[in-house]
Parts: sequence; C-alpha cells; structure tokens
Amino acid sequence: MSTIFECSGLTKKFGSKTALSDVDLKIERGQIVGLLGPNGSGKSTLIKLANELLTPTSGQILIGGKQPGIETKKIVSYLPERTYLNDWMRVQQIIEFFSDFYDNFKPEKAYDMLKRLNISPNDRLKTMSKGTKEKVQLILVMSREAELYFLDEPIGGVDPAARDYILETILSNYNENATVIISSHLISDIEKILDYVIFLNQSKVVLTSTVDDIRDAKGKSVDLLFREVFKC
Ligand SMILES: Nc1ncnc2c1ncn2[C@@H]1O[C@H](COP(=O)(O)OP(=O)(O)OP(=O)(O)O)[C@@H](O)[C@H]1O
Repeated sequence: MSTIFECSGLTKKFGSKTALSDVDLKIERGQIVGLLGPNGSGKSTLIKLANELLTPTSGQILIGGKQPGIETKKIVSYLPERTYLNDWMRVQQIIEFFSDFYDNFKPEKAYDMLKRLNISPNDRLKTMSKGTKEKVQLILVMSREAELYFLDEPIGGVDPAARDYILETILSNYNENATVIISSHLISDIEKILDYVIFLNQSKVVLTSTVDDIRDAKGKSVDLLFREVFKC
C-alpha cells in the first residue's frame, strides 16, 4: 500500500476560531475512509483545505506526494457540501460539460448509474427533488476515474430506503486502488462500506482505526463507538 493523502501539523484558524488544530494523518490507497465527528468539528474544513478552497494557517498537505494544486486536481474528485452546478442545466448537458472539462470523466459510467437510479438525463436539475439532485452530483463525481474522492455529506437528503442502493451502485463503479474519503453524520448507513475511520472532535483527531479493529477488538459498531465517544 502507498499513501495517497497525508497532512502534518495542519492548522486552520478563522480569526480567533480554530477549525483544525495540528492535525497529522496518513491515508493509504485502496480504502473507503469515514471522516466522522460532531457539527463544527472540522470535517469540511479539512476537505476544503485538501481541495484548495481554503489555505492552511500552518502545516502541510500532500496528495500523492504533491501539495494541492493543478496536478492534484487531476487525480482528485470532490463532492462539496453545497452544490456548484447551474440548476437550469439538463443532466445530459452537465455530463457533456464534465466530459470536456475532465480527461478522466467517463460519460458511459454516468449514464449507466443514472439508469440504475431511474434518473432521466433529460431532466433539468431545478426540477428535481433535493435527494435526486444529490444523487446526480454524486454520480458525476464518481464517474471520474480519480485516485482520491472526497465526498462531503453525500447522502444527507436521500431517503433511508435508497441510501444502501446508492452507496452500492456508486461504489461498485469505483476502482479498488482508489481511495474514498466520506464525511457524514449517517454513520449507521455508511459504516458497512467503510474500511477505516477518523474521528474529529473540536478541531482535533481523537481516534483513527480500521473498522475491523473497532468491531473485533472493541466488539462495537462504529455507530455505537461514535455515540460513546461523542456523548453530550
Ligand atoms: N468561513 C468560516 N469562517 C469562520 N468560521 C468558520 C468558517 N468555516 C468554518 N468555520 C468554523 O470552523 C469550525 C469547523 O467547521 P467545519 O465546517 O469544518 O465543521 P464540520 O465538522 O464540517 O461541521 P458540520 O458537521 O456541521 O458540517 C466551526 O466552528 C465553524 O463554525
């Protein structure tokens, strides 16, 4: 295994507020990683720093051995917490746009996943429900053959019955050497697909573990451990 993402001494302050404090992490290739923590713990800040939407106050990030920049954007596919797509566009037009923009975007994958989730490529985003829009955005992000995927709260608006199916459909399409980092509050829904978890609390990493270790050594589900660690 080789490292796809690492950060050392990573700190982000907004004025007097510290959103991330001296975070050291190393994430290997070929894993699905849950970035978990209560509201305001720093999950989105970490993901935004990795995608250059923010710059660190101090510390360093390396993606595939390189600092975030043009080269890392080629290998990273990012689903932000808020939509950035023009919602008057039809899904088909967005797929054309992504095909032009990203060398590693595979339109056939996008059309296949849309079909499996019963979404018409002819529909405009603005006519879709919140959950369907989320599905479309996730499909677009996962249709790139990236080395690292960042999914910031990917299925919050999707109904519980559809979540498993979406996670399976989307993950069945991704290359097993790639790494997926998912931030989510829906731990019981996503934990079945996770290999590794990072717990953040109040801007710091409080636990990193393989999911197998949590289940075997601690005899707990990730959801139960999360509830214990973050009990109010
Ligand atoms: N642009 C900003 N200006 C000021 N403070 C910010 C900004 N962005 C984030 N913060 C603060 O940094 C901290 C971490 O925020 P972040 O959005 O990373 O948390 P999160 O773990 O993603 O939370 P949630 O689960 O609610 O999405 C919070 O206290 C938040 O208020």
